[in-house]
Order: sequence, then structure tokens, then C-alpha cells
Amino acid sequence: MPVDVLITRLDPDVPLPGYAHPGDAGADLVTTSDVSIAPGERAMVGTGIAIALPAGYAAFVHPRSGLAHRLGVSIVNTPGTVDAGYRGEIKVVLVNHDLREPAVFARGDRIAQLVLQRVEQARFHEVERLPGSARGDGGYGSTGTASQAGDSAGGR
Ligand SMILES: O=c1ccn([C@H]2C[C@H](O)[C@@H](COP(=O)(O)OP(=O)(O)OP(=O)(O)O)O2)c(=O)[nH]1
Ligand SMILES: [Mg+2]
Repeated sequence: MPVDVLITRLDPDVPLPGYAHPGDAGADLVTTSDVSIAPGERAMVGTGIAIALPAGYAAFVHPRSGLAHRLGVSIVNTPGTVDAGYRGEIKVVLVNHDLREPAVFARGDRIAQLVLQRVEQARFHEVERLPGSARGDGGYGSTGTASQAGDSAGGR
């Protein structure tokens, strides 16, 4: 079931965020400005919208895979987190990972997608010692490469 979200257009000409297909997770966001991002550079763009999420929700600003594949463009802080209490314009920090070509966007181009999720807040309880677990403190590649998956020897 869709969640009702209040929205204001800070730029009256931008479209409301739209889902391309029924059931899509991400609603596309557009840039309100023309921008050219040099190889390796980044640029913050506005989307022209502000929202009021219900308590217990957050919205996450995700990159679009087509832009990643076609242009090498992603979002620096992916996914960007929009807090329920945030009432400002949703902005997107685009980054051009391409080594040679600038990434060029025109006002109205779809540059990111917004994913709504229910989120929990933790109540943190400090303890002297954490309960044990199978993983323990293993991480950062401790399970080895794909071809070694299941090898509990902790190969490289
Ligand atoms: O891609 C993003 C990420 C964040 N925001 C807005 C909504 C979010 O609620 C607010 C703060 O984001 P975040 O907590 O990630 O940034 P911060 O660096 O911790 O700033 P602050 O000190 O304001 O929390 O900025 C965006 O518009 N786009
Ligand atoms: Mg913050």
C-alpha cells in the first residue's frame, strides 16, 4: 500500500516524483539546473521538491543504473538519507566517475530516484561484553573470494 507523503514544489515547473512502472521502488527525481560535471568532479543539484515524511519513515536518494552504465555517473553519498523531519529541498550530490567525458544534464533530466523505507530507531544499551556469534569480529573479506565461499579457513 502506498504511503501518503506531503510534498511542495519549490520550483513550480518540475514534475512530481514519478514511478516509471507500477510497483517500482524508486520515484525519479529531476535536476532543476543545467549542469556539466567534468571527469572525476561532483556537483550538487536541486530537485525542486521538499517533502514531509510520516514518522518512522526515511527516504533514500539512490543513483539511477542507466546513468551509471551510460555515463559513469553516481551519487557521492549514495544512498543519501532524507530524514522524516527534513523540510528543505532534496538535493543530490552527483559525481562523474568517467575518466574522460564530462556528464551533461539539462534542467528536467531525471538524475536520481527516491526510495521510501520504514526505519527503526535504536535504543542503545551499553554493556561490558557483547554476546558471542558465529561471525565474531571477522569482516572485511574474512570469508575469502567467491570461489572460496564456504571455505571456513578464512582464505584470501
Ligand atoms: O542526498 C541527500 C542527503 C541528505 N539530504 C538532506 C535531507 C537530510 O535530512 C539532510 C541531512 O542529511 P545528512 O544527515 O545525511 O547530512 P549531515 O551531513 O549529517 O547533515 P546534518 O548535520 O544536517 O544532519 O540533508 C538531501 O537533501 N539529499
Ligand atoms: Mg545528519
